[in-house]
Amino acid sequence: MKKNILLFGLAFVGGFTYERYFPYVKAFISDKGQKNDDHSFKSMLEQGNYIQPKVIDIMHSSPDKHFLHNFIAQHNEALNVFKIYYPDKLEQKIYSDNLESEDKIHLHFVFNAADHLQGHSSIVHGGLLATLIDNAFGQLSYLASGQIPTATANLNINYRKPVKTNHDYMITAEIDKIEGRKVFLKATIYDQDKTICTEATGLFLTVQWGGQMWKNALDKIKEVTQIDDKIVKIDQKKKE
Ligand SMILES: CCCCCCCC(=O)SCCNC(=O)CCNC(=O)[C@H](O)C(C)(C)COP(=O)(O)OP(=O)(O)OC[C@H]1O[C@@H](n2cnc3c(N)ncnc32)[C@H](O)[C@@H]1OP(=O)(O)O
Repeated sequence: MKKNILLFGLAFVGGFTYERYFPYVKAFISDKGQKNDDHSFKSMLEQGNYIQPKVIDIMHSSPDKHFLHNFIAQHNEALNVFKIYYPDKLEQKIYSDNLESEDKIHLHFVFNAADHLQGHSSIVHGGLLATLIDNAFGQLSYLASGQIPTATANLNINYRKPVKTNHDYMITAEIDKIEGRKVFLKATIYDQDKTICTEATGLFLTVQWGGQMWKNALDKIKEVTQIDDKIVKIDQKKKE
């Protein structure tokens, strides 16, 4: 009888641990979020002090569902390249509760959309571009406001030139200014020749939504492993 209770207890604890931690471990060791490593902007980005924050990939492939990553980025036939580059100092904000605002905080998303994401033939659907920009703004405002979740209050997009499928593009998103709860952002999508294809501005407001969920996700990730060791640092000097 005692043995059965012990076994039941072990099964319960095991199941709880598996349920709580395993998806994060799985996401952590998975390469799905990082996709193809080669793209046209790589050498340009290697000049700067950028890192690819695995932590964001983990959060997005985590069981705390996120539609862009669960239905698009993780889909084998959707994005040929999908990589996020943060300035080194911005990553530090993930680990601190530093709430100070910082001008011109930015990030780069490099993407290459497969034909499955076309609207017109060989042209990337504008809704996808809006989604990518919205998400870049969401991540940036979340980090810039000291891990306080934000929501899109306003998003304006000018589609200047068609974005083609199976070509590399880069979204550069930056914080324009922060005024209290309001985070003003702007973004540009460039092609390989640095031609501007899309421009956007956005207003994000800090909200009380899911803050604990995001904090829990970060805490769990920190518990399962030492993130810093795993972050891929782009260090030009090492290669020289
Ligand atoms: C890392 C993960 C990335 C994920 C990114 C995903 C982003 C999203 O998809 S979020 C989902 C889509 N967005 C939404 O559903 C938001 C819906 N809107 C709302 O819930 C509310 O309007 C909300 C929360 C934005 C603002 O409401 P509330 O908190 O009551 O603020 P409110 O008092 O109305 O406004 C605060 C200030 O912002 C201003 N403001 C609010 N909305 C706007 C707007 N659209 N344009 C300009 N100013 C605005 C107000 O004028 C006010 O300014 P001030 O303080 O100077 O008087």
